[in-house]
Amino acid sequence: MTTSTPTLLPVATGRQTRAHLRRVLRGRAPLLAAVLAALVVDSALALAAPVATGRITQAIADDRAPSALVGPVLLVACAAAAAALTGWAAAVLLARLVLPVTGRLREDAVAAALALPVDVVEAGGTGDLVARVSGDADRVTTAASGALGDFASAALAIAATLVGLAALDWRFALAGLLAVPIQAHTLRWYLRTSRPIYADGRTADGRRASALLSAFTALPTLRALRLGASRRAHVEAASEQAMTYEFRATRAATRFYGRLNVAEFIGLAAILLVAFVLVRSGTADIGAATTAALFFVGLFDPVNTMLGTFDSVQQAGAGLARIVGVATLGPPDDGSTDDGRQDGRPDRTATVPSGPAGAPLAVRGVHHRYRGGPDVLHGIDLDLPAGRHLAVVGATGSGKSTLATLIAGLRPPHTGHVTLGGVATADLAAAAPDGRRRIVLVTQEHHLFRGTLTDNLRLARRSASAEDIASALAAVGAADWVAALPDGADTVVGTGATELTAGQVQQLALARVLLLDPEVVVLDEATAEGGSDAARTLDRAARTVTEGRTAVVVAHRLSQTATADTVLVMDHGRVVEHGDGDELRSSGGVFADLWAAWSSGGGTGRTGSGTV
Ligand SMILES: Nc1ncnc2c1ncn2[C@@H]1O[C@H](COP(=O)(O)OP(=O)(O)OP(=O)(O)O)[C@@H](O)[C@H]1O
Repeated sequence: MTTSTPTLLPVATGRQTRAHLRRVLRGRAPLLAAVLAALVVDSALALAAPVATGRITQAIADDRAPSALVGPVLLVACAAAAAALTGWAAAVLLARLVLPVTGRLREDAVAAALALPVDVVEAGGTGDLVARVSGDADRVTTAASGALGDFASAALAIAATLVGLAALDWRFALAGLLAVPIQAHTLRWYLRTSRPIYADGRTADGRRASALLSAFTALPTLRALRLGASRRAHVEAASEQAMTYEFRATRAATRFYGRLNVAEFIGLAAILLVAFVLVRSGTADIGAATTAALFFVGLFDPVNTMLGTFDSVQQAGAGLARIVGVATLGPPDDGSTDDGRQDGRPDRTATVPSGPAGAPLAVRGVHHRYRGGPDVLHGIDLDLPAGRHLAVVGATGSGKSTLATLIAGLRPPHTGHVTLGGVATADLAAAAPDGRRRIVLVTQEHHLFRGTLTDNLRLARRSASAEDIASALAAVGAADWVAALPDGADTVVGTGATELTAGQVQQLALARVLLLDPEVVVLDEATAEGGSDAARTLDRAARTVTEGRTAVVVAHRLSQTATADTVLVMDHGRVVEHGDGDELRSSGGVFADLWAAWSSGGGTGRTGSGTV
């Protein structure tokens, strides 16, 4: 078991993040303009109360009749009613802008994550990926629907207030602006200090999630080998590191707000001083001075909101860069769609190098090793013409499954090439969704998603009709047991619903292959014991699925080699025999021995265990 720290997935640069955002916002400019217009009007209306208060103060100072209060009171009432309306409109429009955009961001992140090559996910750690498509995506969604709106309306309120101060007397605006250098300096200091803290903090969160997830998934092994304590220390170290960043972020925020209070004090003192001088000299009246002071006090909230929401906006920015970082691992996005529309959606098929159909498979000088480990494949070469079937045989750990995943393009070989018609199979596999259909791998791990049996099959082809599904089920020998289920193919299967046997799930995996209709099938499935009815059914199903296609079958049961055109025998990551199955059977070599032992045992057992 390896305990090395995973190399985290990349984080997008500022330019990549902005480009991604622009793509997501494409076509939404009118809505964005409407949101801004509603926020501007809302901010301007907020100035009505200080203006009215100033007028009331002046009326009292002038000892005017109570009727002089009617105008200011009406102004406040009307402004309040209008502000309620524009505030509501801004919130509704903002939600209509933000929710689809954040939904798209999350969708893109999940789609990109699902299309990532296996080795990239393994190297980055699943926890980091989960943290990005859940924690980071949540952070972006929350900030976009809350903090971003608050930030924009606070910025506009500040601008409107400065205009209002200048309209009263330019000297008021000048006095108010005295606070700005301190605020700007404070903000610059805060951004410089907190940005790396947040970015490193999110990375530390990713490491903590990875550490937790790998500990949970390896729980039985940890218990069996009594490695719980050392693993717990690893998780604790990752948690402590994440906590350190949280402490540092809180310390920076406290100092930030302290400095802002100093700026407020200086600005307000300057306004009161100017008011005193202007009223004394008769340049301004007491009402204007009151309004100016109230304008400035009214700035405290928006300034704090704006600067304070930098927290969330920054965190969302860091999260967004991490989400877009996942997308940058996919093929380039040219903004077109499967059906040629230009709606900004990634079209992964457009960039798929497809190569000719009916193409030969070639493995050249392939060496492979898993992260930091020794070579597990040592210089594999093989050619498989289109439509031919190859069976791969060998003891447990000889490298059969590794070779199968390389051929299927789930990961690129460490050195050497695996190509279909001259195109690297890893490139075909990374290019979802249509690019994948040229090669399909059925592995030893089958997933049954909770849902109807039909839904489980439609994962392979969304457009599959009921007839397509029925014929795929019949072809893999599953028609009878499916018909016997309470609701036939509409029965809900999976955890907590109708459970299926491993063999049945395997049949469904083979039925999916038929629906995908790939050019090349790689089968590496090994659930049923040789000689059992289930094994015979699966062998038949596998033959149907591979018929008319190029096929590589990892033969966990020697019966699976019977119909292969060629057989490849592996030992410790090397090819020890390769040739026509019948010739190898009579050659007196390794495969001949395996076959003889298997035949004399009545055709039961598995090849991988060496107990044929
Ligand atoms: N994800 C992985 N990370 C690290 N090492 C791996 C990984 N998968 C396989 N290996 C190692 O690579 C070597 C070849 O394993 P592989 O699974 O390809 O053999 P196999 O012949 O398919 O075995 P089996 O018949 O048991 O499936 C083994 O030493 C195995 O421990």
